[in-house]
Amino acid sequence: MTKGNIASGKTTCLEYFSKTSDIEVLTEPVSKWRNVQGCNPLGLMYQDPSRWGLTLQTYVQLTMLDRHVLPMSTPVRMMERSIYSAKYIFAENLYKSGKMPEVDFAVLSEWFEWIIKNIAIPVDLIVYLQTSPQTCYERLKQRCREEEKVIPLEYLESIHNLYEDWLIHHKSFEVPAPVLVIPADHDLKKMLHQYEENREKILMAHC
Ligand SMILES: Nc1ncnc2c1ncn2[C@@H]1O[C@H](COP(=O)(O)OP(=O)(O)O)[C@@H](O)[C@H]1O
Ligand SMILES: O=c1ccn([C@H]2C[C@H](O)[C@@H](COP(=O)(O)O)O2)c(=O)[nH]1
Repeated sequence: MTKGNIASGKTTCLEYFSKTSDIEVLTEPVSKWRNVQGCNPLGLMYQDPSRWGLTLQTYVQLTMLDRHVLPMSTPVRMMERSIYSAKYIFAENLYKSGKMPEVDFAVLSEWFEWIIKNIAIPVDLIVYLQTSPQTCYERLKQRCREEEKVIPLEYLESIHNLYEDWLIHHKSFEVPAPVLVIPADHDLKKMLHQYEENREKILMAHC
């Protein structure tokens, strides 16, 4: 699983590895989060998180689970984020910042606990693209996704801190697999070089 803050470079990383044969790449289903039967839960959440946070996170949880249980068609699968980051990072952030009501968080949490107890979600390795929030803020502005124009730097700082507490400091939730940290503030050329350096570790993680 590839993890990291918003606009840290996850999709770019996965696109790079998708050129290798025998690797299946599953990017986040963001297009679904922007359009479910003509509605845009991602946009609604950014406009009014207290009202729409549960709606988005329920749908993220469903679409992530759908990806996790897809039968493997190649020896290696790389997946962008997971059901774990949806809960431990994004739902947690909404709740902790007072933007998700307690009852919404309780319902979402029970759903999540039921899923991880009853459905196998095997993970071999977590590739964490570690960036500064400032880098993500610049890349976010450059990408210019309409719904994300309202995101302030402070939001990226909160998401960053939750990732660090979880994957680096082991202060919050159980980590479901070993973590490979790749410093990701660098330019694209250096990033591609680092991906090559880590290729074996990533591709052999399932052995
Ligand atoms: N190493 C890099 N240096 C500069 N810009 C980058 C780098 N990696 C990705 N980008 C750009 O930053 C934006 C966000 O990258 P993306 O891969 O979509 O991030 P994520 O999938 O983590 O949200 C895109 O416009 C992408 O082209
Ligand atoms: O559980 C989640 C997962 C993602 N999001 C948001 C964050 C971003 O605005 C988009 C997609 O993330 P990228 O890092 O650009 O891939 O979806 C969320 O709110 N909740």
